[in-house]
Amino acid sequence: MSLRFVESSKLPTQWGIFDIHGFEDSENQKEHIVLTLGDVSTGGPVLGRVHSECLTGDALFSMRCDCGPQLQAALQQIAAEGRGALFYLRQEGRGIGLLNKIRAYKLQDGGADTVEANEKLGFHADLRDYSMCKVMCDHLGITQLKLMTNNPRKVNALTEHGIDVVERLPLRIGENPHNARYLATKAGKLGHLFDH
Ligand SMILES: Nc1nc2c(ncn2[C@@H]2O[C@H](COP(=O)(O)OP(=O)(O)OP(=O)(O)O)[C@@H](O)[C@H]2O)c(=O)[nH]1
Ligand SMILES: [Zn+2]
Repeated sequence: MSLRFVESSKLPTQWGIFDIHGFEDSENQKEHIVLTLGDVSTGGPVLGRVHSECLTGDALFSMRCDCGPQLQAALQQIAAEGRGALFYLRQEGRGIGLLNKIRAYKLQDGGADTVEANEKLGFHADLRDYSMCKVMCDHLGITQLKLMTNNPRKVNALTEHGIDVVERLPLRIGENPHNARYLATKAGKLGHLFDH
């Protein structure tokens, strides 16, 4: 694995003072981070969120998806528990990048669903890779995760990379009229479970 730890510092947020840990992938120059709160290296399973970058949802308040509310809810829940880790992976647009995601949005404006749009552009529906999480967990001393996600394929991928996901906690938040079709496609074609 070409990921290496670079540096850690404090990161005060509205939910508490987290530690931010920066990692760099020397193969593709991607910079990934983990926010941690409390002692994650001892004391049993860590409440975790593995979040893929969504500039439009995480930073620009887009209602086309549920990413922004999920990010905020995850940080809030980690703060409420007093201990946890948020992995922020720089794989925008399920791995196709920001500009291709805008191309995919344009196709969705014309009637395609999120999977069809990716395929029309010549991409697989989901190109994400979670292998870097193992290096990050090992560096931080995290051995077990209670993972906040609706995506069982993410749990399987992390497990295949040697991360012990002991529990999946649903993270159902941020539904609105603009993302109803998108969420339905995630459930129907990408295997997301929108249970409580
Ligand atoms: N290609 C593409 N990517 C999208 C689209 N909408 C959101 N994304 C990206 O999808 C990623 C988030 O994936 P989601 O499927 O929403 O959720 P997940 O991470 O699989 O599952 P959860 O853990 O339940 O949130 C981010 O990288 C977003 O940028 C879209 O229409 N097309
Ligand atoms: Zn999003």
